[in-house]
Amino acid sequence: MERNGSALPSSALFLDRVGEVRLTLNGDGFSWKPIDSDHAELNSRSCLGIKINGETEAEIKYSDIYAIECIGWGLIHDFTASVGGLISGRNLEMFRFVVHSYYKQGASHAPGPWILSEYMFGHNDLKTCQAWAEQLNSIIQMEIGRPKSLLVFVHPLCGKGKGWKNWETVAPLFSRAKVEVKVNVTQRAGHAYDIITSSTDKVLGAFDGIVAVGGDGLFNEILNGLLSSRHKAPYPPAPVDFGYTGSLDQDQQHRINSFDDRASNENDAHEPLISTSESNGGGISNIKHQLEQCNADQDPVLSFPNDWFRLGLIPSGSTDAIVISTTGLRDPITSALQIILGYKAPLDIAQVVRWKTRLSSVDVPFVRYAASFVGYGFYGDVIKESEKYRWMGPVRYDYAGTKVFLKHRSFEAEVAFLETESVETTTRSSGKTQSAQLSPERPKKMICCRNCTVCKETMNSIASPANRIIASPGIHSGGSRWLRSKGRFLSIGGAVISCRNERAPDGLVADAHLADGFLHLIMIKDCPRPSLLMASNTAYKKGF
Ligand SMILES: Nc1ncnc2c1ncn2[C@@H]1O[C@H](COP(=O)(O)OP(=O)(O)OP(=O)(O)O)[C@@H](O)[C@H]1O
Repeated sequence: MERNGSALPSSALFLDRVGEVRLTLNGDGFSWKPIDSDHAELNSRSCLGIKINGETEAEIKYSDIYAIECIGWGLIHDFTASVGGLISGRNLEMFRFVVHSYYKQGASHAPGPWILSEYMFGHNDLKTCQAWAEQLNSIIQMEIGRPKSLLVFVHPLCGKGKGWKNWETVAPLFSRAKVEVKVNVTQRAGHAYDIITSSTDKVLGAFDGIVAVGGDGLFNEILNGLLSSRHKAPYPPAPVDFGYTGSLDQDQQHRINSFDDRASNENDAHEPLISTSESNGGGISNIKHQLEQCNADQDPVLSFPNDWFRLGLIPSGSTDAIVISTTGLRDPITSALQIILGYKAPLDIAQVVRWKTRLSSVDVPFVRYAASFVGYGFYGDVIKESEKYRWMGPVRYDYAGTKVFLKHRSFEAEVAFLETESVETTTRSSGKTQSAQLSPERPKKMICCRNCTVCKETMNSIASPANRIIASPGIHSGGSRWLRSKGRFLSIGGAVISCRNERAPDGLVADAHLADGFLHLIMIKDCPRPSLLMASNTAYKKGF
């Protein structure tokens, strides 16, 4: 497909609220320039939310266009028309197509929500209009990584009933962008989980991913539905003298979870954290191909981690810590656009295993997955208590938090954790030695965001087979030590990501990363109430 304008030579069209412009296709976007340069200064105006500079060429990148629509015959306003020297403007009728894009509000250091914008072009000749729309459409179809089909779960009651309203707001964007959606409105807690676990790999694999319209709770429910039977990796290690059976070997694990032998996995047996974007060697084309090629007697395999099936979240909940920690914003339109445009961010996921307690036990361990936070004690009690007051909406966390705080419950516990090693990795590309990510003393605080260099380096290290063994922080050599802490605790928690929310803009762990493989252990030993208040006042609201 030509992108340089040779397939569709530049031509003159009308741009609504501007006037006649010359449109040209370029390498990575299309541009226009007013034809009537006498009125160029007039064109320096705002066009449906977009500042258009008439004096210089304006351009939209293909990667910023989410839809092109032909809208038939109708009005185009030409601002450049003049009568007797006076610029009066005029309404013209012609065939039209609309280019749908967005612009970012706010400054570069404090990005604001993405605002929808439209550019309406017109021409008297229907064929010219259609040719431009088709050409632009075929170009944006080639943009890599955009989803074509998504399974959507809408929690209608989340965040005091925002779920359905938010879906109604963003649904037209998906249909405009021609992303097929299969929408399920949840009727109860566990509904999404049940649908996902009872769906075959073939059914789920036909989608490019799942989108939750809800809060962190619905996102975690979907995550658990997906991973409960499809996460093909062994359990994390347990300290040998804790009275648990410890890690199961790979075969045993697969048998317990009814895994298929065809799903090979290369994960180390001691990987406590997995990343949704870690490749299992197949890549999008291979796995999709495998799923598409399957026939009746050969069931397809959808397994995780893989690097093509994505999870999206349209923030509609009470706290939305996952969305705020990933996009930096809490805006349904921004999230919908990022999903449609194929934005991706790798995310570490914590696997929580409640081991069977006796060697003779044949019980299957209780396994859960968490994208943001796991907590026992204070945080756990707040969540449990707040469930009784769901009808209050987000205020329930204040109420439940105060109640649990006043109870001041502590418990006896021993926490064991594997020491993070200071491992030096050498990246082949740069030849430089870097120890920052795997060292307990990380050199400087870096606030994580999309395209964060720390996460990118970790993902690159994991993707490289040569580095895989030493680069994954979860993989420990025989020499790594279990460290212990014993005593009375008020709270023990693990933050996978920063868990930012509107009340706690820095989150529980300000410099946590989305995909560096670390779980941040937060232990609060028994202490007087004022000290607990200081420890938890920044973020007692739940992060999952
Ligand atoms: N239709 C439903 N009715 C009741 N509960 C539901 C329904 N659909 C999903 N749930 C459950 O509600 C829980 C909270 O959902 P969600 O996170 O979307 O909303 P929320 O208002 O932000 O709540 P939270 O603050 O707990 O995250 C989820 O764990 C989910 O299992």
